[in-house]
Amino acid sequence: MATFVDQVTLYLRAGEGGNGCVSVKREKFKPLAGPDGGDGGNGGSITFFADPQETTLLSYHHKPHRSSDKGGFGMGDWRNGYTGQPLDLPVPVGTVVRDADGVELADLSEPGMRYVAAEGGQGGLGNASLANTKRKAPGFALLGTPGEELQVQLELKIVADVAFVGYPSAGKSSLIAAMSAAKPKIADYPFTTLHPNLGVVQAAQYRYTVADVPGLIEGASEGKGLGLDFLRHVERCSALLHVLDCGTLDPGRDPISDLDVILEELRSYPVPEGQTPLLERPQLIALNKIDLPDGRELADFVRPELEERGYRVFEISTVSHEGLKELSFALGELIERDREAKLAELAIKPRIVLRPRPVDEKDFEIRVEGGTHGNTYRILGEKPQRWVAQTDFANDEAIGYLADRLNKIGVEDALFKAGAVAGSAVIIGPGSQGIVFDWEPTLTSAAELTVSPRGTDSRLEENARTTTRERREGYYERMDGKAAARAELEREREGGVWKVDE
Ligand SMILES: Nc1nc2c(ncn2[C@@H]2O[C@H](COP(=O)(O)OP(=O)(O)OP(=O)(O)O)[C@@H](O)[C@H]2O)c(=O)[nH]1
Ligand SMILES: [Mg+2]
Repeated sequence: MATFVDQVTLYLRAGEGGNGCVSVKREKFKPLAGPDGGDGGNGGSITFFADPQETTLLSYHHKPHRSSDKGGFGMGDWRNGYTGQPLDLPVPVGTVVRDADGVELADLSEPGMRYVAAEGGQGGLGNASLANTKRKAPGFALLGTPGEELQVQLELKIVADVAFVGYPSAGKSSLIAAMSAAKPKIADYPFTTLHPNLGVVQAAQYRYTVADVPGLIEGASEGKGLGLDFLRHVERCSALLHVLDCGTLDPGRDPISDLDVILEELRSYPVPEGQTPLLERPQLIALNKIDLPDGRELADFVRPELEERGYRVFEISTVSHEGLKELSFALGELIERDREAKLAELAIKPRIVLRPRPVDEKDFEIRVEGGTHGNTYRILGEKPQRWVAQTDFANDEAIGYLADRLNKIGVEDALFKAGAVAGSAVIIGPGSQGIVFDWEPTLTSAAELTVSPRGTDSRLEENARTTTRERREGYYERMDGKAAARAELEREREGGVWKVDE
């Protein structure tokens, strides 16, 4: 029996990026012909996409750990690493993706919608890419960053291909039980069903899901009874089956007027924008309870009128199972055609891609945290954290490069403003994952900038000062040297050292 799984927790692990390569080109008469280390490839991302051909989350229930490929390492001779194969996970239309805390990340309500759930790691740049006019032969490369690793919950809001609608006690739950392996509660009193039951129907090559929507009554679309709740379940179904009761003894009712009441309710129900109004979806009619003598008679009686209105009509009995086969094939065909149409539409329509996070406006933030040995300064931000992950800490040049990058986005200035002094502990990254540094401000930092009066740039001044001073000092040194030499020469002459024999 197929179990209907509507909620599952998944563990995703996107592939890490490949490391960049450090390599130096060697030629016969040019042993050091420049850096040629290639870049590492990016890791593959993990993406969910709403696929009309999927009906359940069953496969994820069986296999909850999913990972995508990592990127390849860069190699010498400018060879870049391969890009990791992305992993596209098909989910039924109507799947909601939540994070581990239950916060909704995406609602894949339309066929073809995509959501990148776990981004692959970035490949590290090789030393060829890191070279520039100032840094002609970098002796380091960047490491690939790890891919995102996270836990998500998938939840499939009740989505059935076909919704069974009709009056209470028309036999909708009985029909589900007869067509599928589902075992809904069936009873002789109205509103037995309070939550839709789902069943998976397998009829030859067709496989689709059906739901028995709790009985509808007049005024349901205005919220009468449990009306709106019920109709919400119909919202995502692609076809409707009207189950009409031919065995009711209620004098005020007959299949045609029952149908009219239900149609009116469906017409008044406001579907969310972008969705097909309920009545524009394909509809079939099942005249139920024909095992009862009066039932068959009534069914034969109303059938022509319904057919005249353009409906395909099936006379069925959930008790004797008469007519169920034809009905299940007809529904299967209908659903199949609907899926094909949706797929074709997908091919033309640009696919909607949902991106997880908005771009960070600020590169980083600094949090001052107290500590036993003075404050520590924690730097949080996508960029600095990624840069740290890319750094090979065994390589001094790589560390220097990290410092340059941090400096460029103003980390030093910000640290200085936050009160950090030389030797302060600086942590980049959250919690215990953070990497701890001793801060050593470089000379070009704002440390000098902020202490000098507005409008001046102490770096320029200092440069100028050093050069003039240097020049002057050099001059004096030279002059003094000359004077001293002259004085000495004089003394020597006086002492008769330089007396020349004539
Ligand atoms: N004789 C006969 N009785 C049927 C048939 N189908 C359903 N019934 C009976 O009708 C009653 C109501 O059936 P349900 O399947 O619970 O009806 P429902 O449409 O799900 O009703 P709600 O859940 O209240 O909306 C039960 O007593 C069933 O045994 C049928 O084909 N023949
Ligand atoms: Mg029911």
